Amino acid sequence: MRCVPVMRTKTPSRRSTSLSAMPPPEHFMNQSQSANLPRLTTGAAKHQGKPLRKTSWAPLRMNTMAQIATSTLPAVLAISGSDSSGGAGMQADLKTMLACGVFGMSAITALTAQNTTGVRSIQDTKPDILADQINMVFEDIPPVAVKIGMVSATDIIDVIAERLTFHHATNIVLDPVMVATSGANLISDDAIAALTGKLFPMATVVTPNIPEAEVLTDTLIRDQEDMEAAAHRLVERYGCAALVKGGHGTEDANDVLAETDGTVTWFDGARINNPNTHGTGCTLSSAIASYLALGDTLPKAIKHAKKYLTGALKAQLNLGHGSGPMDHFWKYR
Ligand SMILES: Nc1ncnc2c1ncn2[C@@H]1O[C@H](COP(=O)(O)OP(=O)(O)OP(=O)(O)O)[C@@H](O)[C@H]1O
Ligand SMILES: Cc1ncc(CO)c(N)n1
Repeated sequence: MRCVPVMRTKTPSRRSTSLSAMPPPEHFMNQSQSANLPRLTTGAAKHQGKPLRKTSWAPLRMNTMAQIATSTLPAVLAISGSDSSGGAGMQADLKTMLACGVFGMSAITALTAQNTTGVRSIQDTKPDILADQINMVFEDIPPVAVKIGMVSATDIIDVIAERLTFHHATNIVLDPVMVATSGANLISDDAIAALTGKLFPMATVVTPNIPEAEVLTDTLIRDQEDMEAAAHRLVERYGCAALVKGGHGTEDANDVLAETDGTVTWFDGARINNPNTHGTGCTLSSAIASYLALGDTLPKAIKHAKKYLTGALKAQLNLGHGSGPMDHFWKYR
């Protein structure tokens, strides 16, 4: 069985100390409190149990920071809902980003109480708190790419569109989440119009599955020709690239990308015999955002993301009583 996706192009340790028992940060301490702190020791001095220097901590700490604070990572922001069972939504996004080698950050759009068998309840985030999350991220660690997942209400979508425009967000990967793998509806009908009207035109790529692409294009998708036509239609309608995912097919797991310049690329994937597909869409879109942040072109990012997702499915993790989560950390086991 061929499991590696093929691309075809036409054209720490736990803290036991309670917070109240911990000393305050040193810049809030008086001199006698500060004098009781252990002193830094290194190298030979450490062997002899002697302090390195008798100066205060502050210059030492700055010196240490100057020596170690030299590495960096591309940062990626996930704007999505929380999945209490950890396999989809924000939890899948952050796990994927960690595994794909970028620094993941979050703006949570909704709390869902769900597991592998279904969604019990949903509470949308208040729009002003969502705006604050996005602002705090962009003001401090501007992300190179943004992944958008579950956005269930119009006011949430309005705030995301407005804030991402304000902050000049780039590399936006939009997964138009409508229904969870378990069957629960994750977006209101009026929000679909806001999603396509406001967020689609800002996206670098949208990644609907087959049922979502049918709703978005008002067409029936029965075969690969229909998938390709739907991808083209999305590009024409919304001016962004569209990846129509074939995970809901039965024969294979081929996805098709249509780009704004008319290029069509098929990403062929063999169907993996694994019933545990909770969060495949979230994982794929977060991996695409991660690889875009690492400098890939869109087709390359999708190729790498599909390879990552394929590995996560092939790991055959088996958790929960429904369609379970994948092993996001499969590369490192
Ligand atoms: N059984 C499978 N074997 C191989 N690849 C799969 C399988 N199921 C899904 N995929 C792949 O997973 C990716 C996500 O596609 P899918 O259609 O499952 O998304 P989705 O329905 O949006 O996911 P979600 O369950 O998060 O809503 C696609 O690249 C698809 O081809
Ligand atoms: C929060 C959340 N986002 C997306 C999905 C789709 O997999 C889900 N089940 N839950």
